[in-house]
Amino acid sequence: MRFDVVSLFPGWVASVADWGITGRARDRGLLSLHGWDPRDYTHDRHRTVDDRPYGGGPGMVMKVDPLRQAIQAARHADPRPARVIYLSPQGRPLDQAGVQRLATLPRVILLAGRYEGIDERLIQLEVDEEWSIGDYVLSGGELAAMVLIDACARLLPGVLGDALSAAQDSFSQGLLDCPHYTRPEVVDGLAVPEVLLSGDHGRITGWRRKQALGRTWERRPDLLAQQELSEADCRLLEEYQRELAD
Ligand SMILES: Nc1nonc1C(=O)N[C@@H]1CC[C@H](O)C1
Repeated sequence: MRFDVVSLFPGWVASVADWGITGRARDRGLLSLHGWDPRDYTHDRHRTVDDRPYGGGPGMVMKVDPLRQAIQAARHADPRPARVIYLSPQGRPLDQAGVQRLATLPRVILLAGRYEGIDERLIQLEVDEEWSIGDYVLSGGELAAMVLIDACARLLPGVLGDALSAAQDSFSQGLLDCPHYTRPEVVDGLAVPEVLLSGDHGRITGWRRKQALGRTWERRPDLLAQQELSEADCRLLEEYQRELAD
């Protein structure tokens, strides 16, 4: 999967592919990352990319033309069609379902804004999708772009292999993940749940599902409300709730 990122700090976003899973994915040719700096598409001495907002108010707004030229340069750098994605608080909240869809695309062009944002006409003319990584305001869209790249990269075939299927089971079904444990068995008197030491994979799977259902019920009832629970799930959740009440 190819990512082109339009940003005033292209090297910063590119660094996401210098480490860990995303670094390994790039080294193995499973993803590529290309930065485009709008300042390279300015023609004045100050390399101006922003200006004061019409209507007054604080801060600056990113101008259409440098961004548009950077996007066009990114489009033409690869013959495949590209979806242009703008990261902003006004976008659709990014979730695993959205990431799963984006990770199927051959390439995306990510637009990372700065200042108060970008001229609305650039969105109308060039942007296909607007996504948000959360209801808070960052100083720039670069971190949001890196979050999206990371979340997509780990879904690419060959990046995580079988570890992905385990890691994705719960959340890809809209539930929070179950708790995880590793050696040693006891930490400050806190023991690993005995079921995980039992070697009984049926019991372990059931326990993990119950924990995922229970934690989602406790922490994100909004997510649970979106799920169609099977009878078995309902029984597991009731068991979790009884155990909690005991
Ligand atoms: N939340 C978010 N999810 O994606 N992007 C953001 C975000 O806060 N962007 C900043 C807003 C003003 C500045 O231009 C960049």
